[in-house]
Amino acid sequence: MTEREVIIRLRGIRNQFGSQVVHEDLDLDVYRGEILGVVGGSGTGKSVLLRTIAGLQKPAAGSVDVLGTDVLTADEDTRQALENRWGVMFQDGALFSSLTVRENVEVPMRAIEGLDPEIRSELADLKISMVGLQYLAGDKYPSELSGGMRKRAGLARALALDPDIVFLDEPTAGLDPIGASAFDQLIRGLSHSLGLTVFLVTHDLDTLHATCDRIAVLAERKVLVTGSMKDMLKVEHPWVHEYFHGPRARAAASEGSAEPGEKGN
Ligand SMILES: Nc1ncnc2c1ncn2[C@@H]1O[C@H](COP(=O)(O)OP(=O)(O)OP(=O)(O)O)[C@@H](O)[C@H]1O
Repeated sequence: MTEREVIIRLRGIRNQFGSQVVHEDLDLDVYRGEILGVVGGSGTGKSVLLRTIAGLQKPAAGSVDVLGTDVLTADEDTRQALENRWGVMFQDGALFSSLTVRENVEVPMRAIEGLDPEIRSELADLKISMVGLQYLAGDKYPSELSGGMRKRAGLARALALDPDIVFLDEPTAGLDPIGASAFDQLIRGLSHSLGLTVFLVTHDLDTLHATCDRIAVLAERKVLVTGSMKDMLKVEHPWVHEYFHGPRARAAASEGSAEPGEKGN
């Protein structure tokens, strides 16, 4: 079997706010093309971990390697080039309220020198249709959209520069079950068709079942365990056991297909 490419490699990460140590000696590998779901109790540092990889939070110790570049020691130009190879979607889509959806999606594209504004606008419309929004949605302002549509618009913006990696923070939070399920399918479809690597922070067990190839559990300040859904069911740690064997887990397991989670290791 061919060796899988590690696209994100974290070693010895320590994140600390004052005397509060959030991560200590944290290691994680993310493979190219996979959808990794990151779970953990509230306050275990899932969002801080996402921010650390995306260069928005400087760890007190450790190394962050993304696409073969050391994020923490890279010079400004290298970092900028690297940042163009990933997209981030925050919980509420984090759109600029004074810009239309199309203009929001165009924001990252403005970094491309010499790109004709008309082509930029057409490219934005392409991204908007890729995330399942109607063509006319491009003319709307974020306040005119539903929560689910705002998330899709945020995803379109994250995809603006054809990234290798997308970071999604709680993509289904606040969506009704049908909207959440549609969003799960969208993420899985895009990952497959574009070969995207997806780093996804979630509390949503349905998303883990329907979307993720592999799961990483944050507990005790580090990545306690990684593996498939099947692997998670065997973990004895109290939080992991409660999370994956609780009533909500049982409901999600019977609703969702076990297939995606079984592919991890
Ligand atoms: N900028 C900051 N300054 C101080 N403390 C912070 C900062 N960012 C995060 N923290 C703290 O770090 C801890 C981890 O936060 P984080 O938001 O990553 O948790 P989480 O696992 O994503 O939680 P949740 O599931 O509730 O969203 C929390 O205790 C939080 O208060």
